[in-house]
Amino acid sequence: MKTGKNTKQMEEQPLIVYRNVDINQQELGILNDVNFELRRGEFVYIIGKVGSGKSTFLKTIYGELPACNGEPQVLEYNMREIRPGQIPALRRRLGIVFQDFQLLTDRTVEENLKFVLRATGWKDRTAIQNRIHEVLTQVGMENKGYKMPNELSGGEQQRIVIARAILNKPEIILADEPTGNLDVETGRHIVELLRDICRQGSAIIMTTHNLNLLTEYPGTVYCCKDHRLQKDTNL
Ligand SMILES: Nc1ncnc2c1ncn2[C@@H]1O[C@H](COP(=O)(O)OP(=O)(O)OP(=O)(O)O)[C@@H](O)[C@H]1O
Repeated sequence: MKTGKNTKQMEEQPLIVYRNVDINQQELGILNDVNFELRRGEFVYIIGKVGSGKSTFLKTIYGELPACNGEPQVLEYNMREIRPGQIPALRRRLGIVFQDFQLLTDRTVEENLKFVLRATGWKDRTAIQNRIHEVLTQVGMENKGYKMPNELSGGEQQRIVIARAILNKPEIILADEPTGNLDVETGRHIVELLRDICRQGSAIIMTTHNLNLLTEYPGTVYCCKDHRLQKDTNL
């Protein structure tokens, strides 16, 4: 019985906890005294003006940028003490949907996905094929595996980027403006896809400038403003 209780406690443990964390870019303070929590199954929006620190905040979560002071905890990693050698293991548990992580343009969709699986330790060819088929089906792109990225529309490419992010069933997905370059309707479909993925067990943090999404698809909202990351309870 004790084991059951411990498992439950672990499940209830937040995936990310930041307490009084400061975040700088090249020694310039971007966000001060950040307090943030992400729980299992949660869908979190980060909003705020251009240059207010949304992407910078996400970068500290996947170890691209150091977090200073306070207690930045991501899964079981303290992000102030994490060693460079531990970052690949952390990133294998995150799905990253960022402008900086585009598809490789010299290979097909399927080869893009295979590349990530191989790089993260998958060896069995049938298991690789099956997983690729599963994620492509999940994002509604099961017939596009043979295409080169430049043969896809912006919305289709974004679906493949999401398929790539979910290959290893990450506990957390970080999506930096995933609807940024898309028309309103395609953007909605991308958010619906992320919400499906959220319901299946990954917590999601997504930055956006599209405030209509917050009412159409409610979630927890944090706002970057005046060097603070504030939980927005008015929405
Ligand atoms: N690599 C960098 N080196 C130095 N400063 C940077 C770097 N990247 C971002 N900054 C600065 O950090 C601040 C926050 O930028 P960030 O990209 O996090 O904003 P954002 O809220 O994501 O903006 P946007 O809505 O345009 O994506 C800005 O003032 C920006 O100039």
